Amino acid sequence: MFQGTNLACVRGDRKLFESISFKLEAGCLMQVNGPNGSGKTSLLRILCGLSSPGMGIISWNDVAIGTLGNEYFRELTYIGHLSGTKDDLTALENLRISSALAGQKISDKQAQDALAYMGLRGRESLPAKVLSQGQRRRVALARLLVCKTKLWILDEPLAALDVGAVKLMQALLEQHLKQGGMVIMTTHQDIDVTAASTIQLQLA
Ligand SMILES: Nc1ncnc2c1ncn2[C@@H]1O[C@H](COP(=O)(O)OP(=O)(O)OP(=O)(O)O)[C@@H](O)[C@H]1O
Repeated sequence: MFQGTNLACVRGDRKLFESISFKLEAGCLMQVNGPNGSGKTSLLRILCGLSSPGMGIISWNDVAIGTLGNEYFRELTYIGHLSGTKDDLTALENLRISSALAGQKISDKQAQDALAYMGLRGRESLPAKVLSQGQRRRVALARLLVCKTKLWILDEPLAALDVGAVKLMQALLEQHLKQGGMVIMTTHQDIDVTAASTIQLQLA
Protein backbone atom coordinates (compact mmCIF):
# COMPACT_ATOMS: atom_id res chain seq x y z
CA MET A 1 0.00 0.00 0.00
CA PHE A 2 1.17 3.52 -0.84
CA GLN A 3 -0.07 6.23 1.45
CA GLY A 4 0.27 9.98 1.84
CA THR A 5 -0.96 11.59 5.04
CA ASN A 6 -1.59 15.27 5.59
CA LEU A 7 0.90 16.43 2.96
CA ALA A 8 1.64 20.11 2.50
CA CYS A 9 3.99 21.99 0.20
CA VAL A 10 5.26 25.56 0.19
CA ARG A 11 7.31 26.90 -2.72
CA GLY A 12 8.78 30.39 -2.43
CA ASP A 13 6.23 32.37 -0.43
CA ARG A 14 3.26 30.37 -1.76
CA LYS A 15 1.44 27.53 -0.10
CA LEU A 16 0.74 25.18 -3.01
CA PHE A 17 -1.33 22.62 -1.12
CA GLU A 18 -2.03 21.29 2.36
CA SER A 19 -3.99 18.47 4.04
CA ILE A 20 -3.50 16.09 1.10
CA SER A 21 -4.12 12.47 2.09
CA PHE A 22 -4.64 9.31 0.03
CA LYS A 23 -4.30 5.54 0.17
CA LEU A 24 -3.42 3.54 -2.90
CA GLU A 25 -3.85 -0.22 -2.99
CA ALA A 26 -2.70 -2.69 -5.64
CA GLY A 27 -4.49 -2.06 -8.93
CA CYS A 28 -5.38 1.54 -8.11
CA LEU A 29 -4.96 4.64 -10.22
CA MET A 30 -4.66 8.14 -8.81
CA GLN A 31 -5.11 11.04 -11.18
CA VAL A 32 -3.73 14.34 -9.92
CA ASN A 33 -5.69 17.21 -11.42
CA GLY A 34 -5.36 20.96 -11.25
CA PRO A 35 -4.62 24.06 -13.28
CA ASN A 36 -1.12 25.13 -14.34
CA GLY A 37 0.97 26.05 -11.33
CA SER A 38 -1.28 24.31 -8.76
CA GLY A 39 1.54 22.03 -7.60
CA LYS A 40 1.02 18.74 -9.46
CA THR A 41 4.67 18.31 -10.43
CA SER A 42 5.75 19.43 -6.96
CA LEU A 43 3.51 16.77 -5.41
CA LEU A 44 4.78 14.01 -7.73
CA ARG A 45 8.40 14.90 -6.95
CA ILE A 46 7.60 14.74 -3.24
CA LEU A 47 5.95 11.32 -3.69
CA CYS A 48 9.09 10.11 -5.47
CA GLY A 49 11.28 11.26 -2.60
CA LEU A 50 13.02 13.84 -4.82
CA SER A 51 11.98 16.64 -2.47
CA SER A 52 10.50 16.79 1.00
CA PRO A 53 6.97 17.80 1.90
CA GLY A 54 6.65 20.84 4.16
CA MET A 55 4.51 18.59 6.31
CA GLY A 56 3.12 15.07 6.33
CA ILE A 57 4.22 11.46 5.87
CA ILE A 58 4.57 9.26 2.80
CA SER A 59 4.72 5.54 3.43
CA TRP A 60 5.15 2.37 1.43
CA ASN A 61 3.63 -0.68 3.11
CA ASP A 62 3.37 1.31 6.33
CA VAL A 63 7.02 2.35 6.45
CA ALA A 64 8.07 5.97 5.78
CA ILE A 65 9.81 6.22 2.39
CA GLY A 66 12.68 8.17 3.97
CA THR A 67 13.40 5.14 6.16
CA LEU A 68 13.16 2.71 3.25
CA GLY A 69 15.52 4.61 0.93
CA ASN A 70 16.63 2.33 -1.93
CA GLU A 71 14.11 -0.31 -0.96
CA TYR A 72 11.43 2.22 -1.97
CA PHE A 73 13.24 3.46 -5.08
CA ARG A 74 13.44 -0.12 -6.37
CA GLU A 75 9.62 -0.26 -6.38
CA LEU A 76 9.24 3.03 -8.27
CA THR A 77 9.44 4.31 -11.83
CA TYR A 78 9.17 8.06 -12.26
CA ILE A 79 8.87 9.67 -15.66
CA GLY A 80 8.88 13.44 -15.42
CA HIS A 81 7.15 15.89 -17.73
CA LEU A 82 10.39 16.54 -19.59
CA SER A 83 11.23 13.39 -21.49
CA GLY A 84 14.83 13.47 -20.28
CA THR A 85 16.19 11.93 -23.47
CA LYS A 86 19.78 12.80 -24.32
CA ASP A 87 20.07 14.48 -27.73
CA ASP A 88 23.19 12.73 -28.97
CA LEU A 89 22.22 9.23 -27.90
CA THR A 90 20.12 7.03 -30.14
CA ALA A 91 16.62 5.98 -29.12
CA LEU A 92 18.01 2.54 -28.26
CA GLU A 93 20.88 3.95 -26.19
CA ASN A 94 18.53 6.32 -24.40
CA LEU A 95 16.28 3.46 -23.36
CA ARG A 96 19.11 1.13 -22.35
CA ILE A 97 20.90 3.83 -20.38
CA SER A 98 17.83 5.25 -18.63
CA SER A 99 16.88 1.70 -17.62
CA ALA A 100 20.39 0.96 -16.37
CA LEU A 101 20.40 4.20 -14.37
CA ALA A 102 17.13 3.10 -12.80
CA GLY A 103 18.85 -0.13 -11.78
CA GLN A 104 17.72 -2.46 -14.54
CA LYS A 105 20.01 -3.57 -17.30
CA ILE A 106 18.21 -4.58 -20.50
CA SER A 107 19.45 -6.19 -23.71
CA ASP A 108 19.39 -4.63 -27.18
CA LYS A 109 16.58 -7.06 -28.03
CA GLN A 110 14.45 -5.98 -25.05
CA ALA A 111 15.01 -2.33 -25.94
CA GLN A 112 14.19 -2.95 -29.60
CA ASP A 113 10.97 -4.76 -28.71
CA ALA A 114 9.88 -1.99 -26.35
CA LEU A 115 10.61 0.71 -28.93
CA ALA A 116 8.74 -1.29 -31.58
CA TYR A 117 5.72 -1.53 -29.27
CA MET A 118 5.85 2.24 -28.92
CA GLY A 119 5.74 2.58 -32.71
CA LEU A 120 9.43 3.38 -33.15
CA ARG A 121 10.52 0.43 -35.29
CA GLY A 122 13.11 1.70 -37.74
CA ARG A 123 13.91 4.73 -35.54
CA GLU A 124 16.00 2.85 -32.95
CA SER A 125 19.34 4.05 -34.26
CA LEU A 126 18.46 7.69 -34.78
CA PRO A 127 19.83 10.24 -32.31
CA ALA A 128 17.05 11.62 -30.11
CA LYS A 129 17.68 15.13 -31.40
CA VAL A 130 16.23 14.25 -34.81
CA LEU A 131 13.09 12.68 -33.35
CA SER A 132 9.86 14.64 -33.01
CA GLN A 133 8.58 15.69 -29.56
CA GLY A 134 6.03 12.88 -29.57
CA GLN A 135 8.63 10.32 -30.63
CA ARG A 136 10.97 11.46 -27.85
CA ARG A 137 8.11 11.05 -25.42
CA ARG A 138 7.55 7.54 -26.75
CA VAL A 139 11.22 6.72 -26.14
CA ALA A 140 10.92 7.89 -22.53
CA LEU A 141 7.69 5.96 -22.00
CA ALA A 142 9.16 2.78 -23.50
CA ARG A 143 10.88 2.38 -20.13
CA LEU A 144 7.53 1.34 -18.68
CA LEU A 145 7.57 -1.74 -20.90
CA VAL A 146 10.83 -3.01 -19.50
CA CYS A 147 10.72 -1.93 -15.86
CA LYS A 148 9.50 -4.32 -13.22
CA THR A 149 8.44 -1.77 -10.66
CA LYS A 150 5.10 -1.73 -8.87
CA LEU A 151 4.51 2.01 -8.53
CA TRP A 152 4.52 4.23 -11.61
CA ILE A 153 4.55 8.00 -11.07
CA LEU A 154 4.04 9.78 -14.36
CA ASP A 155 3.98 13.51 -15.00
CA GLU A 156 1.97 14.34 -18.11
CA PRO A 157 2.73 11.00 -19.81
CA LEU A 158 0.26 11.71 -22.61
CA ALA A 159 1.58 15.17 -23.52
CA ALA A 160 2.68 15.40 -27.18
CA LEU A 161 1.32 11.93 -27.98
CA ASP A 162 -0.97 11.38 -30.94
CA VAL A 163 -4.26 9.49 -30.70
CA GLY A 164 -2.65 6.13 -31.48
CA ALA A 165 0.06 6.54 -28.85
CA VAL A 166 -2.49 7.66 -26.25
CA LYS A 167 -4.38 4.40 -26.87
CA LEU A 168 -1.16 2.39 -26.51
CA MET A 169 -0.39 4.13 -23.24
CA GLN A 170 -3.89 3.61 -21.89
CA ALA A 171 -3.61 -0.11 -22.68
CA LEU A 172 -0.22 -0.27 -20.99
CA LEU A 173 -1.48 1.48 -17.87
CA GLU A 174 -4.50 -0.80 -17.72
CA GLN A 175 -2.33 -3.91 -18.04
CA HIS A 176 -0.05 -2.68 -15.24
CA LEU A 177 -3.03 -2.04 -12.99
CA LYS A 178 -4.56 -5.45 -13.79
CA GLN A 179 -1.31 -7.05 -12.70
CA GLY A 180 -1.55 -5.36 -9.31
CA GLY A 181 0.54 -2.29 -10.09
CA MET A 182 -0.27 1.25 -9.02
CA VAL A 183 -0.24 4.42 -11.10
CA ILE A 184 -0.15 8.05 -10.05
CA MET A 185 -0.32 10.45 -12.94
CA THR A 186 -1.12 13.97 -14.02
CA THR A 187 -2.78 14.73 -17.31
CA HIS A 188 -4.74 17.60 -18.77
CA GLN A 189 -6.52 15.12 -21.06
CA ASP A 190 -9.46 12.83 -20.40
CA ILE A 191 -8.28 9.27 -20.09
CA ASP A 192 -10.03 5.96 -20.44
CA VAL A 193 -8.31 3.52 -18.09
CA THR A 194 -10.09 0.85 -16.07
CA ALA A 195 -8.67 0.29 -12.59
CA ALA A 196 -9.69 -1.57 -9.43
CA SER A 197 -10.39 1.92 -8.11
CA THR A 198 -9.60 5.42 -9.28
CA ILE A 199 -8.84 8.35 -7.00
CA GLN A 200 -9.26 11.85 -8.39
CA LEU A 201 -7.02 14.19 -6.42
CA GLN A 202 -7.80 17.82 -7.12
CA LEU A 203 -5.31 20.58 -6.41
CA ALA A 204 -6.71 24.10 -6.34
N1 LIG B 1 11.81 25.72 -6.07
C1 LIG B 1 10.80 26.58 -6.28
N2 LIG B 1 10.87 27.85 -5.83
C2 LIG B 1 9.85 28.73 -6.03
N3 LIG B 1 8.72 28.40 -6.67
C3 LIG B 1 8.61 27.13 -7.14
C4 LIG B 1 9.65 26.16 -6.97
N4 LIG B 1 9.23 24.99 -7.54
C5 LIG B 1 7.99 25.24 -8.04
N5 LIG B 1 7.63 26.51 -7.80
C6 LIG B 1 6.36 27.14 -8.17
O1 LIG B 1 5.31 26.35 -7.65
C7 LIG B 1 4.19 26.39 -8.52
C8 LIG B 1 3.74 24.99 -8.83
O2 LIG B 1 4.63 24.39 -9.74
P1 LIG B 1 4.34 22.94 -10.34
O3 LIG B 1 5.36 22.71 -11.40
O4 LIG B 1 4.29 21.97 -9.22
O5 LIG B 1 2.88 23.12 -10.96
P2 LIG B 1 2.01 22.16 -11.89
O6 LIG B 1 0.67 22.04 -11.25
O7 LIG B 1 2.73 20.90 -12.16
O8 LIG B 1 1.88 23.04 -13.20
P3 LIG B 1 1.71 22.64 -14.77
O9 LIG B 1 0.30 22.16 -14.97
O10 LIG B 1 1.95 23.96 -15.44
O11 LIG B 1 2.76 21.63 -15.10
C9 LIG B 1 4.62 27.20 -9.74
O12 LIG B 1 4.12 28.50 -9.60
C10 LIG B 1 6.13 27.16 -9.66
O13 LIG B 1 6.73 28.31 -10.23
